Amino acid sequence: MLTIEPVISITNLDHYFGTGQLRKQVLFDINLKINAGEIIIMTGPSGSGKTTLLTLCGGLRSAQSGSLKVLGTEMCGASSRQLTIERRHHGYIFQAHNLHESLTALQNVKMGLELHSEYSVREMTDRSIEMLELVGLGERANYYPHNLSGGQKQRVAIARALVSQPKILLADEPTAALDKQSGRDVVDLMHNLAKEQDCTILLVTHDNRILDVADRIIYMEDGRLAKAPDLQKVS
Ligand SMILES: Nc1ncnc2c1ncn2[C@@H]1O[C@H](COP(=O)(O)OP(=O)(O)OP(=O)(O)O)[C@@H](O)[C@H]1O
Repeated sequence: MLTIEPVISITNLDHYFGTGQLRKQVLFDINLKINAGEIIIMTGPSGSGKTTLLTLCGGLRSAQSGSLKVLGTEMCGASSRQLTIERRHHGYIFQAHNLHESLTALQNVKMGLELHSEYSVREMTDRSIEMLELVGLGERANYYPHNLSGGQKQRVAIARALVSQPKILLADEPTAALDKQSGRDVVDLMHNLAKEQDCTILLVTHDNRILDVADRIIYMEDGRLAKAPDLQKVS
């Protein structure tokens, strides 16, 4: 029988910041499996370790203890070269859109393909325009970020994150800087595009208004996965 490997598989993961007397444990015995195409929302109090877990899954820092397999690759003890290679399979969206102010929307989206040498310059442009059309900004391809609203900038960031059709999309507070409607639009867009591309989403948020897009909600408290009885869908 064919067994499908989880996209992210975490076993007994601990994490520490600092060294010597300042060493502090921030993640405790995390065990979690995330399957292809799942939309996972991670929520919980400030300082509970959500961003730390997200950045470990994304290869933005190296995992130290336990096992963290992402797309079949063990990230625990991985070299920085390996992490760089792994990061090419991921899209990232942060609270601040992190667009380059000196580049147009189209040029910003193209940056999402720069590490993918399989595309010609022409293909990069065509795919980026297509992606901007999908996020409803085809008409604004040549606008600079300062001429776009907060929601539009975040939509450009989504286009940039998904243009390379990553297997995993990691999002840290993507709606925090947006008003209610723009936040909703951005999350719906991420949800629809990721489902079309069969992309797995791991999203950290404090925004209770967007919890309904999740297939599964993970609640963190004091560096551990915990049950949250007041949330509708608890893993
Ligand atoms: N680079 C770092 N060096 C030392 N300690 C850190 C570092 N990053 C985070 N921490 C600590 O690790 C713990 C978890 O932080 P983390 O940012 O993962 O929590 P969080 O749940 O994402 O919080 P928030 O919701 O406020 O973003 C906190 O106690 C934080 O102070």
